[in-house]
Amino acid sequence: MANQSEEQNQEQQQRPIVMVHRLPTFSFSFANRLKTHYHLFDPLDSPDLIDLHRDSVRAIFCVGPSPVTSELIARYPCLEIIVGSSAGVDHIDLRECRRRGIAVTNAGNAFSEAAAEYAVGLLIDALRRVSAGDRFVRAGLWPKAGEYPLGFKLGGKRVGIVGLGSIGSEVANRLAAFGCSIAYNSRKKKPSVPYPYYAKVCDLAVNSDVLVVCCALADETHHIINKDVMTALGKEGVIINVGRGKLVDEKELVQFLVRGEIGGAGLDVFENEPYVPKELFTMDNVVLSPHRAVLTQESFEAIQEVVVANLEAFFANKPLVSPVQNE
Ligand SMILES: O=CC(=O)O
Repeated sequence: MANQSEEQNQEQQQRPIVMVHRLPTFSFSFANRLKTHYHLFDPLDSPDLIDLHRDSVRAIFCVGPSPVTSELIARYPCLEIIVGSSAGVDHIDLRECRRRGIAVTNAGNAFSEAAAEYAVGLLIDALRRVSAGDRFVRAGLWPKAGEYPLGFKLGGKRVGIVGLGSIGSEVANRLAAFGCSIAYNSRKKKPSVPYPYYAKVCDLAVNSDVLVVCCALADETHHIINKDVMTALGKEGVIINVGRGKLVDEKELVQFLVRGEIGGAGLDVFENEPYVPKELFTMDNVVLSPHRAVLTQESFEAIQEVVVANLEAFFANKPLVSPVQNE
């Protein structure tokens, strides 16, 4: 017996250590799967072990949007990779990773379809007032108030996509099938894309009825949807955000909605999550969602495969599956 547990101990020692930077909802079955290959170590469970493992940690698995700050990175002098499990990596100090030559991976395409269909769902809801109609029926107002106000049709709308990456492209495919015309803004024009390109978001907004925001959050995209863009979009315009809260100047958006200077919004993300400006709670032209766009049973399974594949590739010295370009 003693021998067996010694063997087990040795075997455990030989597994590469992977530091888990976690959320409370981290899946146990996935953790167990990872534990068969790696010595998973969560500093929240055992902070006293941080010093012991300091010089042997080469990989961090970052669950969800837990911040990976330069202070956290500095704890591990031998760190070579941060394996992320989200599409956006704005919670990771990319500048520090660049400085130290630490690779970063993200969710790759694991979440793209889920996020895109959610964006379409928010748009249909904002235009046709599905959630608002639901509230109307549940509140028992139908027999009393009779007619419910008209919404707007999706087909034929001019949709401007801000950020035509893998999520934006999936949004474009879906909305084109609904009969919308598509145009886009992104850092660079994409030669293989048939849709009109606008280098300036304001120009895209002038020529759109709807803006769907799905770009990555970075210094250059912070408040990319600002007062000027909202003015350019106009009174009937609708803003859908499945990217990050800070892509939109939320204070301005609230003011535009309060003054009726914009038509509506569908928001899965907010500047100060989980807090949402209370002015939005009573607006039937606004759909609110608790940052769930990317999460489905299927996408949750897909992300596990991406994480495993990136860890395996790293420890086998093979090319990573979903590296983040960090230049
Ligand atoms: O918002 C979710 C993600 O970035 O994966």
